[in-house]
Amino acid sequence: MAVFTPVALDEVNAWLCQHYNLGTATDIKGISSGIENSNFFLTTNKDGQTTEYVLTLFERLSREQLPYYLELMGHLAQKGIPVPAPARDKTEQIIGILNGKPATIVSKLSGSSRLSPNADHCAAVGAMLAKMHLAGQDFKLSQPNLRSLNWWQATIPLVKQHLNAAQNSLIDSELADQTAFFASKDYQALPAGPSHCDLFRDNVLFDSSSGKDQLGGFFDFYFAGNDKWLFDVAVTVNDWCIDLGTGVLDQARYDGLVNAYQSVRPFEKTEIASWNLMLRAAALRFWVSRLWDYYLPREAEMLTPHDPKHFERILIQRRDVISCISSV
Ligand SMILES: Nc1ncnc2c1ncn2[C@@H]1O[C@H](COP(=O)(O)OP(=O)(O)O)[C@@H](O)[C@H]1O
Ligand SMILES: N[C@@H](CCOP(=O)(O)O)C(=O)O
Repeated sequence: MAVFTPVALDEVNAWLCQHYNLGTATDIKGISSGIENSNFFLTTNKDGQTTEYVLTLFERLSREQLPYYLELMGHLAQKGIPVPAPARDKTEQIIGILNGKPATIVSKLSGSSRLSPNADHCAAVGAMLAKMHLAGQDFKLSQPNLRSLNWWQATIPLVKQHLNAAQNSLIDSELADQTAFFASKDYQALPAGPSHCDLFRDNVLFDSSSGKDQLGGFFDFYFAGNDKWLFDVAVTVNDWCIDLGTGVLDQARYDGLVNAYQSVRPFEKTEIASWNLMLRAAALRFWVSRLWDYYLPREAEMLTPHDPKHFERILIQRRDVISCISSV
């Protein structure tokens, strides 16, 4: 992780007591995975009942940007999509300030990540992603994906000095192709709405307490934004359906995810035509952010930057091998 801003039990207790009706904090533990925010498992006791929450202190996002993510989680949770529901304080606010940082408390989902998923896990994720897209259609707030084309255009010049000649040529060429893609009529026509934009294996939980692996929920909505739904699918496929060593797509997991998604929301013709460029866009997005995190790191108590090379490999794969999706 990342615990960028430490929080002690007495600090959180004073804060809870002043602002929330959640009882007393009995335990707080820093979470060592995650690279964006400071996260803690928080245990409370209210009238003898113990409840577990996740406390997040936001390190990069401003207080103004947060209502979109938190209200979206609340909206989706209300519609039956398994995502963390934000707790409201005594004055119905979902954001407070703790140790100088914007902070929120959300419900803790059950289960654990499946870091070596099979086709059934991918199918469960694909179907729920499509349901989530449909459930988000009537969400009233709107905020763009802040890590889209404008951000790539602003960030690539900051990391280029660290790249070799071949990498520089690849990143320039892909940025030019993506700039043209974003300006195209096909791109403009793609269906869009609230999207998670970071639905990696480590942002989904599965619960096996019933004896069978069941989707526990999606979390970490802090890269969410209104974007093309196809971008969300491409981000998800580029992580869930690949061989992590090579970046090559695994056909069974790929079919599992894409077919299950389409069983809920079939792709439109423009989406089918845009698929390969969107897989490349999704690879570029994470290559750039990983380069940025790697070469311009922040202070943290525990921080392991993700390997940028991984998404460079995936981008090269998607440029070399054209992947198709068909209509159902
Ligand atoms: N609502 C939640 N329910 C259960 N576990 C959670 C929840 N939110 C976060 N976590 C745990 O915290 C870890 C870090 O959270 P994450 O949102 O990925 O951090 P970051 O935003 O810093 O990348 C996750 O891997 C997961 O184990
Ligand atoms: N999923 C991204 C990094 C974002 O970190 P997360 O822990 O908030 O998902 C990547 O793998 O580069």
